[in-house]
Amino acid sequence: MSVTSEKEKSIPVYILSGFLGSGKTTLLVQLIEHWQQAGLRPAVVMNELGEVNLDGQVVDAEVPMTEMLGGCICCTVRGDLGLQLADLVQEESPDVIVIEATGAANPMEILDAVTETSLYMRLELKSLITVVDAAHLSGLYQEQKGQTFKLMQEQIRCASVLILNKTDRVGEQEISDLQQLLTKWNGFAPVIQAVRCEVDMDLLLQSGDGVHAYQAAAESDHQEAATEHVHTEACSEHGCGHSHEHHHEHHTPHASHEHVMVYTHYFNQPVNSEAFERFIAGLPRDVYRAKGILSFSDTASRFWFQYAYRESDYMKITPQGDVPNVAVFIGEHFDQAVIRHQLLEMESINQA
Ligand SMILES: Nc1nc2c(ncn2[C@@H]2O[C@H](COP(=O)(O)OP(=O)(O)OP(=O)(O)O)[C@@H](O)[C@H]2O)c(=O)[nH]1
Repeated sequence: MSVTSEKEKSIPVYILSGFLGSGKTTLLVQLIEHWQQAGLRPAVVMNELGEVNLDGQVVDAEVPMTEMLGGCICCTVRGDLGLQLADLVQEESPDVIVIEATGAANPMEILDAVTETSLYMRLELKSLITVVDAAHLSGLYQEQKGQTFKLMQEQIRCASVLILNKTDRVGEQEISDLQQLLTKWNGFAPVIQAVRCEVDMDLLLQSGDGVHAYQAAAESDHQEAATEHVHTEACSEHGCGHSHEHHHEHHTPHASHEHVMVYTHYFNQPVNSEAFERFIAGLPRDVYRAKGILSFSDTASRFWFQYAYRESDYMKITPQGDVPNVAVFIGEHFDQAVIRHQLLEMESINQA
């Protein structure tokens, strides 16, 4: 490869990975501030499973942002990533680029797409940062099964640096157990513990700046992930504990998250805030992420709400641009009709 002499001029690229709701956007906002304070011009590629870019609302409107909506960057919209990067570079000449993947993405595929693009553009993949929700991982680790657990494991294995986030939600012992677990799954990546992704940004950006480290981790991950896919499919198809001779190409990223579904609800009427909070608190466990922008019938302001792994959060917001009242629900095999029905009922009560 002939990039060595050009390396100084290449644009650094960071990939933010981590399961749905782990804290990627929280980190993104701080990274942007950090770069802006250093006089740099960052650009963002934002990928969301839903049809609306809600996370974009919390990012400084001045920051150039490419949105890849309605599909996961690692499969359905993967082919576009190279084009989006090329457009961003040509139109905005940023000093640094961050790609925030959907929480359901397998970062290996994004990594492949970025490296492919860097063959013909001056991009340099600096690191793959995976944000881990400490409480969520702890819960899943105790169960030791499920697609979500596997996906989280893949995201951790691919990382060149790990942020063990939401440590406020677990005890001291759990933190130290999780720290050990992360090191066991990925011995290459430094682990930085954090609450709300508040970390020393210089340290974060320097950590894991080792292409060798993440490549080595990623390669072993790829092999293991492929084995796991074979095994899982064999088990579910044949209902037994044996592995059958199924052959899957490496590029079957969907296998790890095709079970993830999204329901987007556009509100026609404002709803009562307390009724909505009760509804969110009572969401089925299979819905593991929800977010949206709402007008309530009993509040003057609009709200940005979030729900991630049994915790919800409401924040007053004045949206940028013309944003509808909308909520996105992401989960595994949940009944969309039930959610829709409950929301419509809330709307109609309020209309009456
Ligand atoms: N308790 C607690 N909550 C946190 C922490 N970090 C982030 N959150 C909250 O977790 C929720 C999800 O955070 P985001 O940064 O939007 O997560 P994300 O990974 O970007 O989510 P997706 O883009 O949907 O995958 C928000 O309500 C955050 O305020 C933390 O350290 N502790």
